[in-house]
Amino acid sequence: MSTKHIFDSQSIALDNALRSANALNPTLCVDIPRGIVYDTRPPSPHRSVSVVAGGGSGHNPCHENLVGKGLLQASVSGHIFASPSSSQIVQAIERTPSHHAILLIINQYTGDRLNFNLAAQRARHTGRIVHTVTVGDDVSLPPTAIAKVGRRGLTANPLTCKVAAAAAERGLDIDSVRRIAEAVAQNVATIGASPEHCHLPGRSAAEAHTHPDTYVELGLGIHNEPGAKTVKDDTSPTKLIGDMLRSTLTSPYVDFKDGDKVILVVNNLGGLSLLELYAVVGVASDLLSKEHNMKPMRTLADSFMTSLNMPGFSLSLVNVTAADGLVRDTGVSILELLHDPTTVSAWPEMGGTLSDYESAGCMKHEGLVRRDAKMQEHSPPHRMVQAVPSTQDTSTRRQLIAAIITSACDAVLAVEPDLTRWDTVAGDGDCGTTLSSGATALKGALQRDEIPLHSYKELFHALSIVVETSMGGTAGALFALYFGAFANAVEEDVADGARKALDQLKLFTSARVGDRTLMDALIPFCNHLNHGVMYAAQQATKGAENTATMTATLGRAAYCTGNDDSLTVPDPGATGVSAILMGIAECFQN
Ligand SMILES: Nc1ncnc2c1ncn2[C@@H]1O[C@H](COP(=O)(O)OP(=O)(O)O)[C@@H](O)[C@H]1O
Ligand SMILES: O=C[C@H](O)COP(=O)(O)O
Repeated sequence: MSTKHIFDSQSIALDNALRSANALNPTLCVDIPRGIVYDTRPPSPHRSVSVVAGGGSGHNPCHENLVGKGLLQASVSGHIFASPSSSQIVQAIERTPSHHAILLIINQYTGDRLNFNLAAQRARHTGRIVHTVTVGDDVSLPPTAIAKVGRRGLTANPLTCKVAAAAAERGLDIDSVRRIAEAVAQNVATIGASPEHCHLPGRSAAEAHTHPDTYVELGLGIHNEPGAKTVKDDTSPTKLIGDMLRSTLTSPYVDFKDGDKVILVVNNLGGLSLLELYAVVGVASDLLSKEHNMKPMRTLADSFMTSLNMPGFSLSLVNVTAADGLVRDTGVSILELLHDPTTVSAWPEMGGTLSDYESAGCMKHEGLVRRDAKMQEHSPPHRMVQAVPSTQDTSTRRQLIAAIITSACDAVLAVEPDLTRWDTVAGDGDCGTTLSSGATALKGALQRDEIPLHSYKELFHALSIVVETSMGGTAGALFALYFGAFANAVEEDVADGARKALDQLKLFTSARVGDRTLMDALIPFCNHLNHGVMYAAQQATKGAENTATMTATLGRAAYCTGNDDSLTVPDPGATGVSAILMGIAECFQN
């Protein structure tokens, strides 16, 4: 076991973890290739809403182990730490009762937002009613640092799933269920801490970050991005937990007023001993009482949103009074919904009756803090990309296009190790795998003669579909959107098609040159195409190199700006795109 895991291969671990959903609850069906788990029981007759959620794998029980009566109707999982593709999500929606409206609960990460919103649009085209709620609860970074990406989605996601699904199970309509989900999502403040990062199955154990003189990293995400702060060895657990509680109570994101009722959630990030998890609960409860005169209405301690084997925890405070205030007209309370029964074994037994907790005290908290509105990227409507059949075309143009695609794919496969290393420093480590999955799928489709080469429109439609189904993550969604827009725009002038497709892509992402994303390579390429493909590709390469000194404001890297190393490595997405473009240009030269 050179990688120090029981499962050395990510795909074997993922497939078997998915399979567990059915083993633990035989009423669930598992579609392993599509990463979907869904409930096969006939829904209660009074129900009109299904709640569906998902995201990258590696966060169990999110989300495949949260499907079942009283919780999710279906879940959909991508590769480790990478969003599922929009077609996977559409198929998860299709596994819900056809007369149900859908609430899609989206974790606030770029890939998830792009792919889930695209899927919502596609499902609406087929006549389904789909509403979305995006969840972000991290308080570790200031509003200025995350102005464009928004707060990361952490423990608030499964809490929102539980409460929304309970509302659906009670027969509430889609508007009420969505509003209840939003009310919870907006009123959770979370911060994480861990002495070590997590370690991906199949990767060398030496790749896990270690910090010999560090007690913990504070303000960690769930994808191995470094903490917002490093806490040195001389700090005690009481001081650490006290600081974390203060961060949640005084953050600019959630207001906590005197007398507000709260729920405390202590979340195991995946690898913390249960002894230590419960010790955190003890210290946190004591500090809330002594320092803040607070007794939570309810305290939950379990694994809700994990990060593989990360040996740390996160603390969340939910402002129940504020959330209830937003949805009083629905006639239900957040606490009741949290307490409603579920057959999902991964959800902790609530124990006791609701009234056992009603008499618990309220909080008193002196500081009054303001909520800052969070900024989010806008996702406009997108036309659905149609699959096209392959044709037999043996012309010279066909051979040239095939050679260009092969050269572009080989170029990105060659830089994969660098992309993985750089994304590990300034992201979540999956960019190399995501791009190489796309390249391998495209080469395979080409070899099987599944890529139509006789028409640019059909070619780009097919490219969009192959990358969309094989990549996932932020890069997969952006590539699919770009190729899809290319297919719509292109006539005989390919350079003109490239520029028009870029204009369309800009509607889906606010990233421009200077934001440290793949747009730093793509924009100069499109802008210089009138000077020849090689010159344009060289400009893309320069653009990608320039990202090494840029500060990211978008994507996962935006959460890593405190990590000095991230300033010295180029953006992996931009480097991948420049490698692809150079691969294309070299083919033209030859
Ligand atoms: N909002 C954005 N717009 C354009 N490109 C982005 C954006 N966010 C991230 N990226 C690009 O995506 C790359 C990461 O892709 P990927 O690994 O698929 O992301 P993730 O794992 O976060 O989904 C980054 O290196 C960056 O170039
Ligand atoms: O687990 C990871 C997230 O759910 C997916 O987000 P991402 O595609 O933006 O990395």
